[in-house]
Amino acid sequence: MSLILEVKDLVKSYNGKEVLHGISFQVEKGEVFALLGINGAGKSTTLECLEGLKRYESGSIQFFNKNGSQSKLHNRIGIQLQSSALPGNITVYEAYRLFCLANKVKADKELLERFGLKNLLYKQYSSLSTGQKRRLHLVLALVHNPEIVFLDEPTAGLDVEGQVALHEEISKLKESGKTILLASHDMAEVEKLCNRIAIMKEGKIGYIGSPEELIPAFSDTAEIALKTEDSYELGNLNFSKYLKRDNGYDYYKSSVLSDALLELLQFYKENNQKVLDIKINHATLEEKFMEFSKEELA
Ligand SMILES: Nc1ncnc2c1ncn2[C@@H]1O[C@H](COP(=O)(O)OP(=O)(O)OP(=O)(O)O)[C@@H](O)[C@H]1O
Repeated sequence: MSLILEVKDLVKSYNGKEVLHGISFQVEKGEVFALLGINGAGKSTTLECLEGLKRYESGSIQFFNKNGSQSKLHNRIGIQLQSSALPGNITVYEAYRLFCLANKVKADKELLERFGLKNLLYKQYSSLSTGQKRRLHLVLALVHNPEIVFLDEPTAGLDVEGQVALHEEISKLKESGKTILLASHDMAEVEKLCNRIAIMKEGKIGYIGSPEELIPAFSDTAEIALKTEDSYELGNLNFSKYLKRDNGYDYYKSSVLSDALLELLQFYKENNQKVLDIKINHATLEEKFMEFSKEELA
């Protein structure tokens, strides 16, 4: 793999208020890279700086060619538009032809067919469903066959069926070797689609890595529930913390599961408490992401 984008110490303010506080990351050619974060984390601002649509105060953004030399953006990127970007009375085919003309490419309808829009050619933009609009925006971003595609919350507002359909299209783009940068606040979406994820909060990157790398980083705690006949709260535990009793179970939290289990079972045995059942719940990546988003960043 070769480096296609390098962002170093990106700082951006709006009206004197800094909203990106030194963002740094790299993207390899062919990767699907996600900026993940809750509303206001700085995802769109970062993407817009990369797209050349917004100025930034300091730091650097560099795109690289196949041979590793620096290159201008020029025709290399495709940007998925926001939903308000097209006039309501333009038809699908008119919009497509307009974008082909602007990019000096032939309007051969192949892309429209590939994204299931061929039977909607003469439908006005305002009468398209959200999913159809998103697909059209994706097609318009792809007319000039860009190397890098920017998608800002590509499936926001879509129903499950629409999300699945768009995920399939994004996966096809990935297979065709395109580099994709997307902003999302949907943990499940990025886990499914992306090679690497940068988790943003308050204009900083908190974690960066592949989903496989991030899962252990996030899922370091587990909840242990032990079913007993009587409530029996254990104090002074070395490897877990008592949380609550609920529905016949004592709940504990631990980040060292095997040690905690051994210690708990030993204590229950020593105190003649019969353990009737054991349940272990690992927090999902999504739960941990939400937890992280609420924590203070250093
Ligand atoms: N044009 C603007 N003028 C002033 N402040 C802005 C502007 N655009 C964004 N902001 C502020 O910058 C911060 C980052 O916003 P940004 O839209 O980049 O976040 P985001 O992670 O993309 O959020 P969302 O998921 O809601 O789109 C927020 O505090 C936001 O209020």
